[in-house]
Parts: sequence; C-alpha cells; structure tokens
Amino acid sequence: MSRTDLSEWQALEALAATDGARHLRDLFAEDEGRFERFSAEAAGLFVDYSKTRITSDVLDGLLDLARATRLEDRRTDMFRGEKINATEGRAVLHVALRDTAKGKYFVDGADVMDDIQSVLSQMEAYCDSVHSGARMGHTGKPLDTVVNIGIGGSDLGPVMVTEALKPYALEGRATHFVSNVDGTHLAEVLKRIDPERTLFVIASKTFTTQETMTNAASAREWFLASGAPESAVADHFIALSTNEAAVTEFGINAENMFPFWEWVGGRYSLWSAIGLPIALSVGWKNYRALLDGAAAMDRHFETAPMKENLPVLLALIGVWHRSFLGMQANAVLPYDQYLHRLPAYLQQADMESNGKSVTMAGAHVTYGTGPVLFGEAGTNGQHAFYQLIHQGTDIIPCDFIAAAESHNPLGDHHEKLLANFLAQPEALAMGKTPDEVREDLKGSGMADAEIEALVPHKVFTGNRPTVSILMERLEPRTLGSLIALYEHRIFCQSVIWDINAFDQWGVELGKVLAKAILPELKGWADVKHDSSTSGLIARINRLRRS
Ligand SMILES: O=P(O)(O)OC[C@H]1O[C@H](O)[C@H](O)[C@@H](O)[C@@H]1O
Repeated sequence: MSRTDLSEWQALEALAATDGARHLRDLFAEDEGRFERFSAEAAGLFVDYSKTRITSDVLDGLLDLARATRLEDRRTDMFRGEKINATEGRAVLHVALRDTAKGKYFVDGADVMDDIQSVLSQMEAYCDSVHSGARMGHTGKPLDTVVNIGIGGSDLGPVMVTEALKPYALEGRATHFVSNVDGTHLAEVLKRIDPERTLFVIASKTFTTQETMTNAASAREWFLASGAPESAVADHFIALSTNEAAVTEFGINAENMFPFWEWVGGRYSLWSAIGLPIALSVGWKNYRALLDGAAAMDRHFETAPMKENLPVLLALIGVWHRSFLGMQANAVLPYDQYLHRLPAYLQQADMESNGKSVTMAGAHVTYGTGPVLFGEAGTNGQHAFYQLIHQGTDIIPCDFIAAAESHNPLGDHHEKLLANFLAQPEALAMGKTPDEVREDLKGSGMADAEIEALVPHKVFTGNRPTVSILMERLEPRTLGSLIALYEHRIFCQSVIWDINAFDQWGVELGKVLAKAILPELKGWADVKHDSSTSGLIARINRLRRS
C-alpha cells in the first residue's frame, strides 16, 4: 500500500490546508506555553521546535503516521542487525560501533562486538604508539603529520569532526585531507609537508574508488621520489578499509590495515576505523568520548517514547515541511566556526541517504522525499543567501545550531554570535507586516507615495520555520550526539517515506561513464556519445593539444 493511501497520511493532507497554513505569529500569540510544549532535551542537546509549522493536532497526526508506518519496529530491525538495506542485502549497524554491549548486535547470527572491540584496541594502540613517539618515520623523525586520502564517507566525517574538535587537537600535530581527484588538492598538501614526518592514511571502504586510488598512488610516488626506500612505505602508509585483498595489492601490509565491515555504510563510517585520523588528531580519550556521545543519543533514540524522541520529532517535522507543505530544501546553519564543515558532511549523510524516488518495493513515490540540504557557518550565511531565506519565493526550513559557551571567549564575540543565532529565527518566524514597515518609515521625511512604493520591498512575510539546537559547549560528547541525532532523523524519514536510506545507486552511472570517457580523452578510444558530450570532448582535446 502506498503511503498516500494511509488514512493517517490523508488526515495530514487535510491538516496541511488548515493548521499548516497558520502563521507562527498567531500560533505564538495564542499559546504562551508553545515553547515548553514544543521543545525537548536529550544527550546534551536542547531542541526548540516551537518555531516550526506544527500544531498539537499536526504533531499528533504525524505521530499517528509514524505508528502506521511501523517506525518503532523498523528501529528495532536496525538495532537487531536485520538486512534493512535490502537492495544491497546488508545490515546497518553503525550504532554497534559506538556501543560496548555484548550479546546485542548480530549479523547473520554472529555477535559483532568482539570484532568491533578488537579493531578499536588496534586503533587505540596505534594512536598511542604514534603519540608517544614509539612509532616513527623511517629516518627517526616523529610522525606528526597525517594526510588522510579518501572521499565521500571516507573523508567528510573525519574532516568535519577534526575541524569541529580543533580545540582538542594534540599539540604539534597537523592533519590534512585530500579527497578530490583534481591533482591540485594533493599537490597543494604535498607542498606543505615533510615526507619523513608524514603518515598517509588511505581511507576507502571498497579500496577501488578512482579518486582515492589515484591520490594514493601519486602520494606513494611522491614519497618514494623524496628518497625514501620502498621498505619505508610500510611505516608511512596505512589503510582503513573492508577490502584486504586490494589493500595488500596496493602494497600495504595487512598489519597496517584497520578493517571494518560491509554493514557500516560509507556515510556512517566515522565511528569505524575510518575515524582513525580523528583519533590521531585529538587523542584516543576524545575519540572515545565522541563515540560515547553518539551512543547516548542512540539510547535515547532506542528507548524514549516517540513524542519525546528527538530524532523522531525532527524527522516528523521534516516530513511535514517536505511532503505536506511542499518545502524543498533544508538549510543547516551552525553558529559555530568549528562546525563549518557540518553542512558538507550532512549533505552526504542526508542527500545520499534520502535522495530517492522509489519505494522499498520499487514503486515511484508520489510525494517529496529528501530535501536539498545546504548551509554555511553563521554569521557568514547571513551576508550571502539569507536574503532568499527571508524574502524569496521558496520557504526553506532552517536548523540553527549553537553552543552557549565558546572555546574562544574573546571580548563580546560570543554574545554577538548568539544574538544573531537568536535574531534570525525570530525574524524568520515573526516577519514584519506592512503596517510595521510604515511605522518605521514615518518620520523619515519621505512622501506617503514614496513610502507606499517601498513598503512591499521591506515586508517580511515571516512564518518561515526553524529549529534551534543548543548545547552547552561543543565537546566530543555533544558532537557525537549531534551527529547521531541527524543520522537517526534521516533514518526515521526514510521509514516514513518508505525508501531505502542505505544504498546509493544514483552515484553509479556517472562513475561508469567517466571510466568510458577517460580513454577517449587520452585519445586511446573513439568518441561515441551524444553530440554535446562528444563536442565537449573534441573541444577539450583541441584546447589541450594546442
Ligand atoms: O570509501 P569508499 O569505498 O572509497 O567510498 C567513498 C564514497 O564512494 C561513493 O561515492 C559512495 O557513494 C559514497 O557513499 C562513499 O562514501
């Protein structure tokens, strides 16, 4: 049965025309308790969702929909290691990576906890040996520089977290990330590092990804060209992967490989061996605290009743905005410079997961699914795209994220940052009416006609929904909770939308075509494409050879 045939879905469609059209200004005016009613707290995060376009009836209707789509059962399936990634026949158990419970997580009947703990111990011992100086480069220099080579999930999580936890970075250590196959990315990093002090971390679940394999091979060539003997590769190159055969073939010894498993999705892999560069940057204790924070959110997600369950609530509100009110985007706006890579990270987490248009059974959906996610650290975004968010034709729900305490309490910077964090959602919700604009312009000396001409331009319609997420301080634990909150929000939405959040077939076609085009660009094969692609290939080849 299609989701749209559910009576719960239809009830919400009816509510969209009534409650969904109500203005936040009125909703706040008529209910003094709105903030208390529509806010909740868990695992170090406080979430205010009172400025979203819901009413008590809408929320009840959404909770009914969640029940009708058996969200709680699907959650149990995930925690139990059922193969909920049906198109790839895989379990989805990133939650097990941050837990310590034995006898809880099984794949094909086998408890996975011993494997997890054993890799964590391997990672911890490795970090300790690098940090203590026991493990050195081939000329006896400390390995104080890490270059992580990976892309997608093997890059975005580690980059985002390493940036976010900079205040915890161990002194004297540098971490670089190379992802793009554009040689510029690698070349610019290589210019700044000393091969004798550098540890290259080749991160790839499959160990076949074109970008990563190309960058890894070039990094090794550069390393050897620096005068290092072939035998030194073992000290300077390690692999994070599920593919031991390909790792060995690349020339990395199995003992320098940190494994993980097919049931860890790429975009959910920072909790696995893929997190090693984070641990190398901030130390094992802080990496463990990150996992513990995520585990705290997992427990909340697993046990809290749906109407107090943060990931469930945020998912339901997202579904309401997207599928019932037709809002097509979601802006993530961290008012925290350390979180400046969070939007990029969430772009993969959310858009690769829920950018789907067929149901689990393969039927086309007839409702909007994953939104376009974008964002920027506040306040930078305010001076760029907020104009459209305030006055554009589309309504774009926004997530505002901030910490009450700063790691860098410089003058009144933080109060100013927080003032903006508070002002923007207020402006988006309440707006400014024509009369308020007129009132402002009275006394300006302008003629009435001039004022009237200006009024439409200065009106803010308001009623633009936002969620505010507040934490005490951006710490490893709270960051872990925040990431897990989003992961589970994405999962819950996929259940309601009846789509598979854990495959990514949409990235395949382009990869295949790029493989076919490569020999054509090199002049090794005839060009056979549509006239546009062939024309561009011919033009590029002319430009390159002239
Ligand atoms: O870790 P790898 O196997 O190199 O994969 C890296 C990335 O490749 C593809 O683009 C997938 O769509 C991503 O989900 C994945 O994170």
